[in-house]
Amino acid sequence: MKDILEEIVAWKRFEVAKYKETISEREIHTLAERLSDCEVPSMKQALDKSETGIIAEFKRKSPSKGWIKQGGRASEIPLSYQTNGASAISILTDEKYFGGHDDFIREARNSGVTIPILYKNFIIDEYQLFQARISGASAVLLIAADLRKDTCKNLIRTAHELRLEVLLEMHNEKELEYCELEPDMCGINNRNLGSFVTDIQTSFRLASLLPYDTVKVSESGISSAITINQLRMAGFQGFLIGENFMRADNPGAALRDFIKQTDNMQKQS
Ligand SMILES: O=C(O)c1ccccc1NCC(=O)[C@H](O)[C@H](O)COP(=O)(O)O
Repeated sequence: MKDILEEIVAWKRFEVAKYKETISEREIHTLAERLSDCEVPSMKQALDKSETGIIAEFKRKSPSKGWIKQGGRASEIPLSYQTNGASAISILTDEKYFGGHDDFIREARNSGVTIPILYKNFIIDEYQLFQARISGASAVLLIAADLRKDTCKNLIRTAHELRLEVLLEMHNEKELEYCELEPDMCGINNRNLGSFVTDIQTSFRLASLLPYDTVKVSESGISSAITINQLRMAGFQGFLIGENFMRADNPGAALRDFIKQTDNMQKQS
């Protein structure tokens, strides 16, 4: 039986082919060229110098949980994340499985979001990098589990040509060999995308095996201030959190309270 990642990747191949019928590759290249002077803030730098390191995610739906916040607005929640102390924002743009859209990045930018935005999707074709660029993202997620190494290398090169940074997501020891492709940031996903099981120990186990000088991001299943402080001690500078904030009535306020708790905990230790 296919796992969810295989299913999503198969869908992406179909979806990208459809997009290319609407906006051709040549047209999307031209659109991106027009933006070549348009600066976007660096996510790597933001995490490197930030005190909180929190990448707050705009995630309305997921394969493991179904709808989390169906009516959540991209013109409101990302800005409230910025106001309440996020270092960067992740926006899920996949429509079918996560209820997202590329326009959510545009809506967030139009609402006043100036901090880095991560284009969160399942990228398997360079066309999607152009989609990310023209939507206003600073960085893209690439997932080692769904890319051959040579494909991943080419995608990183094209992303850099488009002045997009790359957060490369890995989940086990074997995938760490992708670190030699020198992404801008290395992510450890605590969620097994095949089984949906989330285990923070994945980050602790793999932390010391990541390159010393890379910006390290722990992803998924984070819901407590204690965990953030422990991950920080293990060498992580970024913490990607979605469901924990999106489930709250007011995601921005939930982020603010969470940051207060991590600050208090740090003062006590
Ligand atoms: O969240 C899922 O169910 C999921 C299933 C299959 C592939 C990816 C999935 N999530 C993408 C993510 O990486 C998370 O949205 C992100 O790390 C935040 O996780 P969380 O804080 O647990 O919402």
